[in-house]
Amino acid sequence: MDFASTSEPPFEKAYQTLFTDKQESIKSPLFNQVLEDGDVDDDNKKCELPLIDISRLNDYNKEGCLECKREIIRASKEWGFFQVVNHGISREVLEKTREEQVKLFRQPFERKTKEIICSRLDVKKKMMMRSGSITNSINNSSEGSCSSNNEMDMKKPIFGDDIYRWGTPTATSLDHFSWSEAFHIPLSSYDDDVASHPKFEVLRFIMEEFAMKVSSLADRIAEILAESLGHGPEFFKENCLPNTCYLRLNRYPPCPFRSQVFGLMPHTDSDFLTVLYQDHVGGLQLVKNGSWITVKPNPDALVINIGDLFQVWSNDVYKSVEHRVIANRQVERYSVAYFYCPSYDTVIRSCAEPPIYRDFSFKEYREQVQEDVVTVGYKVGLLRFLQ
Ligand SMILES: O=C(O)CCC(=O)C(=O)O
Ligand SMILES: [Fe+2]
Repeated sequence: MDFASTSEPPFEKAYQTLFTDKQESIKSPLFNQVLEDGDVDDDNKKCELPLIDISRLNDYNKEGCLECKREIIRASKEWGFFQVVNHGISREVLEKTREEQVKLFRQPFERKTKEIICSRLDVKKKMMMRSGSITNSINNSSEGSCSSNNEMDMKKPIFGDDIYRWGTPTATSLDHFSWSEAFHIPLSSYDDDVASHPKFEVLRFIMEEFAMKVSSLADRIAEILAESLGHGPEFFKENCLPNTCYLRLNRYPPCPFRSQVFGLMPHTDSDFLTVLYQDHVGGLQLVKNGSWITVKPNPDALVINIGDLFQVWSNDVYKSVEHRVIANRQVERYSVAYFYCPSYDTVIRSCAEPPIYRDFSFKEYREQVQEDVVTVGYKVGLLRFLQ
């Protein structure tokens, strides 16, 4: 079967007017550089993000652990982005995650748009893991049962059911369009019937495992950054639970228009922290000292970046840095992003005085972002929440 013809989203056909319309578009402040093929493809121009060996966090050698924390804090302040190696997520889990992700995207396009083939993961197991009531592998299904009176079980999903997304339905011009497809997977499970497609059992299982491991990594990073601001881990432990976070599986198909269109348009992440597992293809760029730089992929590393909510919580000590993905002409690219988020009703408040931003709930933030994308044409983000 020629999977390309059935799995590629029909971007050009569906967004015909964008591709033929030459009218001047509303440019977001982030759209500040022409896409130069040479720069993106030239290995010498790719930059190595700070690379941090976080196995030292478990060192008995206290100095090694302190040095590691200092590196995380420095990279977060100077770059807003860094890579971690020896993160405790095995190569096997990472490879299996990628394998299942590829299988999912290779479903015929019609199936991806019409069927909910993958949905909320099983939070019960993860809640129990976190509370210490499960110590063995999640493989052991008898340990997955948990009282249905658990308050978390009663919560409704916060991101709705639009799990599969492709292109950018709100785009009014090419510079607000993303040549990619994605599955958004909330890490909550309130209703067993939506997550029951037998064909994707392995996918669900491996994503649960991946999410669980990445979740404790994100907890640890948040704890270190909170500590650097004189705070304990309580805020994150109480509000960023596994079932309030979500995964986004991204696929960037080869793009014949790569000098006109992004794989993923410039944006900041609307969360506390993001953990990214990217493949070897490359294309991720971020803003450093006012210019876009291309990140050199490292197959052993996970990329971590600060999101908008951490910027607010830290009162601008840590910044949420703009990033984007440049599409590739020849090859497809895959990535998985884990978004470390609080519950919808959590109030985000700067932890220092005087606060730069007014208090707001995560729900209010999400809604404002969505409203701006529709009415203004792009995400305005934190500028809306300045005091
Ligand atoms: O695919 C990537 O490298 C970046 C993905 C990303 O920025 C996102 O999903 O928010
Ligand atoms: Fe992002």
